[in-house]
Amino acid sequence: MKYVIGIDLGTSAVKILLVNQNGDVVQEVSKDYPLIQEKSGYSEQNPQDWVDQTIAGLSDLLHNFNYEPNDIEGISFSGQMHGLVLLDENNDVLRNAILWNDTRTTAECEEIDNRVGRERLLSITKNIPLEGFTLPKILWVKKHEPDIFKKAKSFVLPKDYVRYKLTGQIHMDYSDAAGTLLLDIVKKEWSKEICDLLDLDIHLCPPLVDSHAEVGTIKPEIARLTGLPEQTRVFAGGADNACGAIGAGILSEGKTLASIGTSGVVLSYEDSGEKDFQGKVHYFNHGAPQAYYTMGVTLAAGQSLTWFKNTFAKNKSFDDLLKEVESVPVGSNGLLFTPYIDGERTPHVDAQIRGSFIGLDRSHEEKHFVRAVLEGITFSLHESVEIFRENGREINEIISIGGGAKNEAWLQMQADIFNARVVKLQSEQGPGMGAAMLAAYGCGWFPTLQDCAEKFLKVDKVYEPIEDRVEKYKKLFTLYKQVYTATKSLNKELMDFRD
Ligand SMILES: Nc1ncnc2c1ncn2[C@@H]1O[C@H](COP(=O)(O)OP(=O)(O)O)[C@@H](O)[C@H]1O
Ligand SMILES: O=C(CO)[C@@H](O)[C@H](O)COP(=O)(O)O
Repeated sequence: MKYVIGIDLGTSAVKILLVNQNGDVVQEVSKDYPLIQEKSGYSEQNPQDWVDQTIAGLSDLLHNFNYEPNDIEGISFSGQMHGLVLLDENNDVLRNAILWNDTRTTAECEEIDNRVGRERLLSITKNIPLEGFTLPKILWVKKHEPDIFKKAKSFVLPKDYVRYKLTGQIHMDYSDAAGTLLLDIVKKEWSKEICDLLDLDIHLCPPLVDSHAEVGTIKPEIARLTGLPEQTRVFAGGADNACGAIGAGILSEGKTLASIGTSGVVLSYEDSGEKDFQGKVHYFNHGAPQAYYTMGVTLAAGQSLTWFKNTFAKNKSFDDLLKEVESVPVGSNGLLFTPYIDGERTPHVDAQIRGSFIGLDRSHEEKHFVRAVLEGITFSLHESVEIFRENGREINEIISIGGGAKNEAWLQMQADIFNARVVKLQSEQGPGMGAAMLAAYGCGWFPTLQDCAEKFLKVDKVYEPIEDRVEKYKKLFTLYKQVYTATKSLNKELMDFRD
């Protein structure tokens, strides 16, 4: 039997899947690392933590692998998107990575709008400037840390840096490059026009490759540390949402996924890059050749639950914290939560908004808060589902992936709030599975990714919407949507009191 490895460099942890030729996940390792959030709106990570934990995870995996390591034919990557890793002339990291959920760059987004022009930017990149994207982060470092910026010779995204440390080769794939706001997504080339208008040297941008492109093998010192054979073939990989789409079988028109990781995503396949969504949803290159996807993003989905757990129930596991959710009725006994703890992206592009619990009552216990948090996160994702439906997309079925898909009650809640059939696959690790599938396809195991999906992806359980819950959630959703407008100006004024 032959194997491939999919490495998903998430925001909370690196998750490594060992997958055999039947698509069975034979081993799974997860190693976490901290977020560095020194100020409200700031979010960074130390790239060395990603590398150390990936090496530690691979080493654990190989240690428990009872067969011939040479049977592991290929490796590929999935990674949290947009994070800026600035490198000097020796490819050493110049500062902590500034992540996708860091919203310090509102002024830089305005600068991009002013200097490039919203219409021109949309026609080249298909996206509007958002604080989370890479380009505003580059401009922020240029303005606020000029001494560091002077030393910068290139930039990469998180999984590109880890792949560089494993192979010694620097590349970026189209699906991740699309999230920088510097890529012409239809021509699949860096935009010299955008670089020139913003006084950026285009040579900062790394060489571009397809997600399934073979980009090297494992360096001898990494082979020694992990136990991987030096000849293991390495394939570029893709953005975590592009890989999640592959790993959930979102490989043809009409297919939709919901992902609840640190962020939350509702994503839909597009067969062309020429449609016009006016930036209401993100529009990026897929990890599958010649394909695209659109998506709406909730900045703090799983992150809101993690925040709640760390703040109020530190010693409980997620399973313990969520075990009473089913005993609380729809609507959490009149408690509404909005998950804006890091600001928001879809449908409200707003770095200043913050979360709320509305309707606090003395009867509320921990379990009501927990259900309200899950409902609020799911309502936020439903705002993206609604945008897709308003734009004519029929959504009757949604594949659910990410850490949130580990919980049955939350999966049923998704079906009831989205008013769609929700499908759980055997592995909820969509991005890691997508990365493994890119390696399997790259190794030539299958003629297309679609063929690979047919063999690898297996349905575990289907959740049908329950009618009376659907009706209750429709009413609650109209209330949920009012909270943003009602709390917007309050949150703006509260900015002065935040660290
Ligand atoms: N047992 C569980 N039940 C429900 N949600 C969970 C569970 N375990 C983790 N989560 C949620 O999943 C999130 C992590 O999901 P994951 O897909 O691994 O994220 P990332 O790729 O961003 O690192 C956490 O923020 C947490 O809220
Ligand atoms: O910013 C985005 C997408 O635009 C996020 O979806 C990141 O890609 C992080 O993903 P997770 O760690 O939550 O999977």
